[in-house]
Amino acid sequence: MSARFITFEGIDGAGKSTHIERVAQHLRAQGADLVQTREPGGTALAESLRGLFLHQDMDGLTEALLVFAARRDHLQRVIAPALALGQTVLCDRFTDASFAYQGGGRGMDWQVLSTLEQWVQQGRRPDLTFWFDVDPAIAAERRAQAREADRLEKLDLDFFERVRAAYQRRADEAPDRFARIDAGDSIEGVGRQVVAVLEQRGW
Ligand SMILES: Nc1ncnc2c1ncn2[C@@H]1O[C@H](COP(=O)(O)OP(=O)(O)OP(=O)(O)O)[C@@H](O)[C@H]1O
Ligand SMILES: Cc1cn([C@H]2C[C@H](O)[C@@H](COP(=O)(O)O)O2)c(=O)[nH]c1=O
Repeated sequence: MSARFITFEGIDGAGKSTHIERVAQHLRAQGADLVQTREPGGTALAESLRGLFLHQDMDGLTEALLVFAARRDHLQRVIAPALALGQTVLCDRFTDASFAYQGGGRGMDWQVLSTLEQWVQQGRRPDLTFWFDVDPAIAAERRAQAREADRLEKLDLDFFERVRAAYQRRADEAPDRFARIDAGDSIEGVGRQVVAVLEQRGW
């Protein structure tokens, strides 16, 4: 099976982590050799930056610079080498999250983010992005039942509405790459939607 780069996006509590495992099961059954990773994170350096990012107060530009620094290290040490070996990379969040959270949520300039994307990624983009789209109020209820909130998860519904709108903008800009999943559906229903997207591509 050829190398593929698949990312999982959506607001906090949308159900990404729950369904990455479903995708992994499906692709393993097709013979894929998988690498599962996440952003910010995925290397020792990027995981250190993740700790700072999630727990220290900072402005939107500082957030963007930190996540893109973490991404550069992650791409060079993990993602690019895995794809070069023919592995399939499943990544929990990637650059669409920077456009959604720092662009939509924090109001950072879209063009500045596009420039960082070009510098850091040198043309590397996911082959497929699952966007788990859900009403922010439903996601907030799920998070409240599941765990303690981190710095970003404490932000209000308006913030998550802006993040959601920015994901929609990214999806409109790259319709062939994005697969929108109705993540307000039951866990079983979301699982069926995800597998249908893979099957449509013959994966
Ligand atoms: N479709 C669903 N219906 C009901 N509950 C769900 C659904 N999907 C996930 N959940 C539950 O919601 C909670 C959050 O799910 P999950 O951790 O997968 O979200 P996430 O998108 O990965 O969040 P984050 O990005 O913040 O880590 C979990 O308790 C999970 O069991
Ligand atoms: C990659 C990336 C992430 N974020 C935010 C989104 C989430 O609130 C956290 C990561 O937590 P998760 O439980 O692993 O989903 O970080 C961001 O603001 N910008 C980014 O580029």
